[in-house]
Amino acid sequence: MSDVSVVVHHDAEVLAEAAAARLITRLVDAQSARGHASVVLTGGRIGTAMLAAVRRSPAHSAVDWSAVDVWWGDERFLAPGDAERNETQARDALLDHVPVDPARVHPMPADDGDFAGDPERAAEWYAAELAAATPGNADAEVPEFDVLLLGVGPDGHVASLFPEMPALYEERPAVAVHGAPKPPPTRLSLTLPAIQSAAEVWLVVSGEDKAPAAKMALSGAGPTQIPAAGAKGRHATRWLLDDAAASKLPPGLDRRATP
Ligand SMILES: O=C1O[C@H](COP(=O)(O)O)[C@@H](O)[C@H](O)[C@H]1O
Repeated sequence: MSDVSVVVHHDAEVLAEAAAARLITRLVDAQSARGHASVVLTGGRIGTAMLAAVRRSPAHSAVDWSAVDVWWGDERFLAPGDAERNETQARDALLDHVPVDPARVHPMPADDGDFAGDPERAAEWYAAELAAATPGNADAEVPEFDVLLLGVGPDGHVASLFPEMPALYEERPAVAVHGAPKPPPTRLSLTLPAIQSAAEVWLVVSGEDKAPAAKMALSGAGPTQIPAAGAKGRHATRWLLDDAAASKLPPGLDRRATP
């Protein structure tokens, strides 16, 4: 599969700023090559801090936001506008402050309207949205994501794929998740095949509580035990960590970007 690289920054703030700069560059490069770009967003503290850092960076105006397709890797299945929804947090941090084309922003459904109480139906709808965004490739189930962002939980979860849960064995691109160990229990998530279809997967990880999971994912654990171990892009897999999250990595893997 892809190259796996590890970059360590000295704290969460620097990590968020550096990952934001990297994302801006990736989007600009994709647009230079093809006129448009696509990104899959993550929820979580560092993922949201990274989006806020994109917003603060003057360089974000180098991106043509009207030509960025925005997707989500997972969502907490809650009412529209709930402060705990990944969509709400991404809109507050960045999307409400840049000129995105609303037609190119693809949030996962909320627990509302036709989908109220029916996360399975919501996941099927999202899978259909993904398939509809693959013009010219009738066989593809998901569009060609340029970069897919993931946070990592202390248990090694990515998106809403938690250790040992049935969603880890799914072939469909998007599924409902019930009984998640982290609240809320009902969620929607891309699956590993969808994640692995991205050109680049970036795992953005901060905090000492994530150190054991980062170590295991980078030391040969399997994705059933540590879902992050299965999060790999077609061309590149980048682990972007702070010192605390990198503190248990085996020697030789902890490539520090800053002293
Ligand atoms: O609930 C979630 O948690 C993970 C990790 O979040 P963090 O705050 O521990 O960084 C996140 O990646 C996922 O998108 C989110 O739904």
